[in-house]
Amino acid sequence: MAKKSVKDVDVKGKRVFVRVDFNVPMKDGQVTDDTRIRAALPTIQYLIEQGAKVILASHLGRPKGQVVEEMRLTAAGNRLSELLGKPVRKADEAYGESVKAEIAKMESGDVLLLENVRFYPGETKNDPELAKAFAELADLFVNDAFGSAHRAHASTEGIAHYLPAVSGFLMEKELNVLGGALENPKRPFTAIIGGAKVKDKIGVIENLLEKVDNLIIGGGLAYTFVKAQGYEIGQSLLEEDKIELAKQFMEKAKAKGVNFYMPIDAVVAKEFAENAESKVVDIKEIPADWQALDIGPKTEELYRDVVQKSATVIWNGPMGVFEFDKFAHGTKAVAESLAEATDAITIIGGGDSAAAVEKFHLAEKMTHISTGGGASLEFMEGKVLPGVAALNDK
Ligand SMILES: Nc1ncnc2c1ncn2[C@@H]1O[C@H](COP(=O)(O)OP(=O)(O)O)[C@@H](O)[C@H]1O
Ligand SMILES: O=C(OP(=O)(O)O)[C@H](O)COP(=O)(O)O
Repeated sequence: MAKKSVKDVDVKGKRVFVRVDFNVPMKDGQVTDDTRIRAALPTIQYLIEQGAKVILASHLGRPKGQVVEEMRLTAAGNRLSELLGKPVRKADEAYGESVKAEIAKMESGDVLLLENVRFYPGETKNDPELAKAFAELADLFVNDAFGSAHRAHASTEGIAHYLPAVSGFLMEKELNVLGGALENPKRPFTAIIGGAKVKDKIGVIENLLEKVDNLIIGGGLAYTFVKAQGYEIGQSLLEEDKIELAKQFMEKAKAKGVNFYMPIDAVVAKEFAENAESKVVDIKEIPADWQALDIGPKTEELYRDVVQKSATVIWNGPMGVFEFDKFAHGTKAVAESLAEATDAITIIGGGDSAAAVEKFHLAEKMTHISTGGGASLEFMEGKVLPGVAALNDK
């Protein structure tokens, strides 16, 4: 059922607890990628304009319930202040008397960023006492942390039981775009699944086989499928215990009339290394002591062809070891084919595929790049995200 959004409630003069996902990459105390902070701006700016008192909460990293100095949210707050062009106060705690005192001083339109909610053991345990302590700070809960929506934690799920709870604009957009594609796709609908392991993508493949017209696989996980077809894969990634499952997936695709595509050639390497000796081979001819680290040029062409004929494309997981330039070509080619498909809806699940699209400077060519890796994966598996389920229905 559709969830209420921040537009469905009155926020003027209210104290609003906004859960954002400012779990951003950091280096030497600085934010190195502010994508997630920028993605939260529409909700924050709206609340400021509407005259709310904006209380922001996030986690950063996995501090395991204690204070870790490098995981304070100070740098994220500074970056947010720059982006908003106004001061952002930063609290040293995430609840309690000192925070209440800070909030009491707030005027309409002020912004306060709480300290890392994972500095408290109750956060990841979804402790009701902590959830109540968060709820005591505010009149309304807004969840805009799509990237953390698969976590049932005190600041994502628990708090929603003690306050009116609605989604923010980022959360709403992520659910609309991903949900729209999965439930009511423009067809042909194509999913491209890559990455390292079959194990991590079982749920996604299972769910997508019910929905797509074309399923394309690449990356390390593809070679278990190649092996399942009876070909030798040399030293390529193999999950022996998933060969049967791979066979079942291929049979299911056939039975459902889903076109199933896997690599027809590969770039193989002598070793797993940045500058390893490499060559292109037919998929049936991977030499015994070599390993496939990328899809080959014929596969790139095949996949581009499928993408060109698609009206909706969802992509999760790289096609090869894209961290090594030598084996990034297949991932780049897939990113480019999506970028060229200007009439199609193109959606990038977060994680490595999002990183790859950024790396190749193709981000603005995509319809949507999810800010959640794990969250978009679970959503694509058809799972209910606890941070969403807890929000008020429309
Ligand atoms: N052919 C391959 N052999 C080994 N590793 C691969 C191969 N193709 C991709 N990978 C690796 O898979 C990793 C990404 O996998 P995964 O975490 O499952 O993807 P995502 O984060 O997109 O869900 C990358 O680090 C990449 O180097
Ligand atoms: O960065 C996140 O996950 P993601 O890398 O899967 O997108 C989220 O902030 C969730 O963090 P968590 O996996 O520590 O709960």
